[in-house]
Amino acid sequence: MVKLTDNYKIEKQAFEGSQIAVPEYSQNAIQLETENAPVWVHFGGGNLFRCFHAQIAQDLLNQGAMTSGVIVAETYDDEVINRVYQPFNNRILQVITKANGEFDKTLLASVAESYFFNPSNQADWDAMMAVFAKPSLQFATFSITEKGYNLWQTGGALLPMVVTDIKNGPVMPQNNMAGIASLLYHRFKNGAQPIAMVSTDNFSQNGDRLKKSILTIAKGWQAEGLVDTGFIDYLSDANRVSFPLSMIDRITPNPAENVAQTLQAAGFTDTEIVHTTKHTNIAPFGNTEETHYLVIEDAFPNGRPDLTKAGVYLVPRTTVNDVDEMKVTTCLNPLHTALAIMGCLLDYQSISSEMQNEDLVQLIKQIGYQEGLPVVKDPQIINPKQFIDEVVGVRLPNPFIPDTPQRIATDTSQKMAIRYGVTLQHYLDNPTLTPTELTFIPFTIAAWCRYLVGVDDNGNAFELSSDPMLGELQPQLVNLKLGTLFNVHSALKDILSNETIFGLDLYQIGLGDKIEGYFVKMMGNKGAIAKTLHELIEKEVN
Ligand SMILES: NC(=O)c1ccc[n+]([C@@H]2O[C@H](COP(=O)([O-])OP(=O)(O)OC[C@H]3O[C@@H](n4cnc5c(N)ncnc54)[C@H](O)[C@@H]3O)[C@@H](O)[C@H]2O)c1
Ligand SMILES: O=P(O)(O)OC[C@@H](O)[C@@H](O)[C@H](O)[C@H](O)CO
Repeated sequence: MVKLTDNYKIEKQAFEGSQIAVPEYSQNAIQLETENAPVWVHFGGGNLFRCFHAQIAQDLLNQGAMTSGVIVAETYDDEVINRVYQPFNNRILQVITKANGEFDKTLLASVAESYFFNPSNQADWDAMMAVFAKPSLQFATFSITEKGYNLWQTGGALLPMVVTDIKNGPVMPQNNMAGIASLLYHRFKNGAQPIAMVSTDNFSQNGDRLKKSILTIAKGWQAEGLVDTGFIDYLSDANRVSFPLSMIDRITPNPAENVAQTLQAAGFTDTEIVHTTKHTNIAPFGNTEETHYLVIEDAFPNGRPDLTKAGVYLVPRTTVNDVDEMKVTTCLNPLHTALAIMGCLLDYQSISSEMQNEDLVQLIKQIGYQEGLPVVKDPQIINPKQFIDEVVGVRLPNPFIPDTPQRIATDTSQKMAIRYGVTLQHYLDNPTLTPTELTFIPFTIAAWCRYLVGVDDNGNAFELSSDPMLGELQPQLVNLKLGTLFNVHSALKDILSNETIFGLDLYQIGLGDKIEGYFVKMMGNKGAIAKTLHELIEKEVN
């Protein structure tokens, strides 16, 4: 039997016996080097980081293209650090679940240190400040979910916590973005060395969003007389602090029980899956798919390791923007979100089993090929049609990717504008097109409203995935009863006109009535959702 903390240099054969590849470097050596000369910090040590960024770092360390490891900083969930990083010497077992059923297993030891960077933890706070004062630090990456960047309430006012943080200044603010701004202020005060701040979350112009949030806090501090203008100049100068755009793609489900069992059978013991009180599902191992893309704008003012040696594309800003819009707004995530919503409503427990349902396959093909592709720009480095072909034909149907509609349905309110709003805007901007000619995107928006009712297509109540806006959105819908008359406009008007959710007012662009109509049909008796979709496909496609 092997466990994560075993000495992989001495016990190499035992790891080989469990078919686990091990690092070619010494973790002790990289930990020492990281202490002296940190290069890479990652914020948000969740499953994507554990399966993707940590492997990139390992590839670079194995090749000698980098000599110090990654420092992981959690701003949000202390249990992630206390339960899956620290007890396992920051190591990870990466499991790639291939379409042929084989599992590729690799011990990753590329994380040198992990901290809970939060004002409730003075020691880790100070440690991160010391890291940000080091001239050697070249870049920080982020995978903190879409909501991790948000500073605003619906309606546009700053969140109360952010208002307080702005009044109180850079000393241990509560909000996550204010904490990052505070680290940058510390770097500014300690020599103002350059740095790249790289968001790798799933939304278009992710670097711009990070920059906007950081600058909003910093300018608030400046207005209060708490920081000087030099700090704003530092943050605004891309030669000193850059906020590159990125596109990241690797389907990385929450750790799955069946993968844990397979690992145990292969002689690996650290398989307990942790469900934290803050809803992170995480384990000493992570499961991910084989396909992966990471494309980053090549803007690193303090230098960088040769990330291309680990397969990262480093390209100009416009190319990243195009490739990201291609993936996040057209060719993958809108399809995923549609399957998430429909899967919860039709009581599916896996994405691959949804891909056995012809109507659901048709739904995502229509959203991708027919409604999205005509308005997406070809990014040149990845062909959009081939990308969708691979998503629909190979990736989503892979039964060994243990992905669930319930995971993907998390935080849907935060994703609507990105997944569908951008395409709707393209239809508005193009004089030869109009949003009212669309069918399956409005259907999916109606299905999301139907999802918020909290009752599935069999008439059974189900638990909605966590979402910061549920409290605001559900009250208008939870009292509706299937198969009864109700005033659809008063039920949906606040949601469909909410520009914070969709990026535009769906009534103003002529889609409100259509969405209300689909919603009414789906509020019929048992089976109405599947029937509405089937009839639409019969009418529009077949
Ligand atoms: N998992 C994937 O398939 C995948 C693929 C591409 C991109 N992404 C991007 O990565 C993000 C994270 O995915 P994951 O699989 O690591 O999720 P995860 O649930 O495993 O981890 C989420 C991470 O974000 C942190 N977090 C959650 N809410 C936060 C908040 N309000 N403020 C700060 N930090 C917060 C958590 O503590 C944790 O570190 C996604 O939201 C998406 O933007 C994920
Ligand atoms: O990660 P999210 O929450 O933005 O979206 C859920 C999934 O669509 C997403 O995680 C995909 O698996 C990923 O974007 C694939 O690269």
